[in-house]
Amino acid sequence: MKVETKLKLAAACIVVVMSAIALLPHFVTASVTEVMAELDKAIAREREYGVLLNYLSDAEAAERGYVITGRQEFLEPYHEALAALPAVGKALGTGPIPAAEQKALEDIARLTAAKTAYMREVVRVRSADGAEAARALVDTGRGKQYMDELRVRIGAQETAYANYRAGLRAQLAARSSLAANVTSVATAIDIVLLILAGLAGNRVLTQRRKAEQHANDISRQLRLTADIAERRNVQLQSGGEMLHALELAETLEEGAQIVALYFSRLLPALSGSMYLYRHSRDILERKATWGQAHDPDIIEPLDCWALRKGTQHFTHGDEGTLACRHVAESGARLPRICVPLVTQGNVIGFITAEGMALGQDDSATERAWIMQLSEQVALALSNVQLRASLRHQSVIDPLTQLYNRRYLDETLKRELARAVRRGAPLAVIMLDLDHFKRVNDTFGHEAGDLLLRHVGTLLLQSIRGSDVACRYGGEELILLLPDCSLEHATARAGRLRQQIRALNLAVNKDVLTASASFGVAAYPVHGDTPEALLQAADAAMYAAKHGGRDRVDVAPLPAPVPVQ
Ligand SMILES: Nc1nc2c(ncn2[C@@H]2O[C@H](COP(=O)(O)OP(=O)(O)OP(=O)(O)O)[C@@H](O)[C@H]2O)c(=O)[nH]1
Repeated sequence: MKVETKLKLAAACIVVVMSAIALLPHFVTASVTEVMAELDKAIAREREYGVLLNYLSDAEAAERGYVITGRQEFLEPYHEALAALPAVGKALGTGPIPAAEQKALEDIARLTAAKTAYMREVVRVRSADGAEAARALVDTGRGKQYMDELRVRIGAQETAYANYRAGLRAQLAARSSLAANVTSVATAIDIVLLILAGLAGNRVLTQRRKAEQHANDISRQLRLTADIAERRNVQLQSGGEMLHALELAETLEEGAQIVALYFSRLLPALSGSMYLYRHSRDILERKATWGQAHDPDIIEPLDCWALRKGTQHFTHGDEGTLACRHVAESGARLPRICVPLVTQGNVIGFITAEGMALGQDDSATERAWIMQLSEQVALALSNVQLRASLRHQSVIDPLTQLYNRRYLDETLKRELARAVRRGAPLAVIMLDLDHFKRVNDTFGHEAGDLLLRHVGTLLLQSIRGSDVACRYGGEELILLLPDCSLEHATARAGRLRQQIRALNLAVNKDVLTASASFGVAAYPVHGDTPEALLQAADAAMYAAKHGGRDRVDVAPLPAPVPVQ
């Protein structure tokens, strides 16, 4: 049976028992009233019998007094008694009378009638015939006989009624006691039922509380699952965005910036860094950092257990765990994971992250997510590297490592547009090695290549980060100098000329020296198109050749356009 059904049953029982207890006084009162009425009736009848006997005794005493004295006043009680007796007899004869009493009552009535008739006879004789005659009648003993028989019969009735009364009183006491006992038992049952109902109610409440708790737990779990799904969704979306951005990245630096940006979104609770091997592969440089990480800029491959093992390395941050040497003191006690960035069996670096949750599920999910991301990042970065290398090859002259003509054409156009937009100067230095044919012819083609390589290196070492050095063709080189005025460019060309002049290259047992002729032009002085600038610089360079070589010539100012 269900607890709630039991509870309802107990409640119904309580109502029934309490109603019974409420009705009990009514039944007890009715029963007691009934016994009391019976008792009153018995008392009344007992009294009637007593009254009858008293009247008869009074009448008899008065009759005897009159017989002895002859005085009429002695007869007053006699007359009173005789006048009252019919009423008493009538009272005794009315109402439902038990058969045994009925019989006794008839005998008493008969004897009463005989006694009163005898007394009347005695009074009449005394009054008419005198005392002697009356005494003779009395002496017959009939009167005494009637009276004795009446006393016996009336006394028997009185005794019967006295016994009956005692029985009724005992009955009354028994009923009261029964009522009290029944009330006590009912109250006890009531209390037991109340306790049971209380216990059942308590159980129902406990069960209900448990059910509520369970429902709350399930709802919390569902919310948690929904949150995780939502977070996972956002993560997947952001992860997809990151990979897309990495596909478009042109350089590793740009790729690293993208990784730092998206890792801070994808793993907001964590801090970390991404390290990539240098070309030399002897050290790794920190290329990206997110969160509160305080990782060193440079580390050695043996500083990281993930790089040593070739697989992920996770530590709880407890003492005694195998911590990597690159972990800063401040982060040593945090849980940390290092994951190598591997692509096509080649390790290009690693990602390190700290501060993950240590709850079993969360931690495992987070670590799996970091490993998945690292795998994707490794592949994407290797593609960036590949693209950068291809791009490099397509714009870099392999002999001198200077940009090629194609790159110069693109860059000159772009830089000129920028200079025009910003109102800043842009200078072009064109230089051509002097008598280069002779170098080839005298020292061989390899010597000519060697000289070109050295001049290329010299150019790369002497320019600023924003400058562009190109091999325009053969032994003809160009420097593009944004934000550089004609004067400064001329001075730079002069210094370069001296540096080339100072070259001493050992070729076999000979020493190879070189010189170059420079032509300088600049925006806005010599024009605002790439063609105009290049032509002006070229013209100046030829002027330097014709002027004796190993010199710097500035392009002449263009002739003013005649005003029409
Ligand atoms: N070794 C080598 N020689 C090259 C290369 N490119 C062009 N040359 C040579 O450079 C020489 C250029 O000679 P020219 O144009 O006559 O000029 P020059 O000998 O430098 O004389 P001026 O420019 O008048 O001083 C040619 O012999 C080309 O073959 C190269 O990549 N390597």
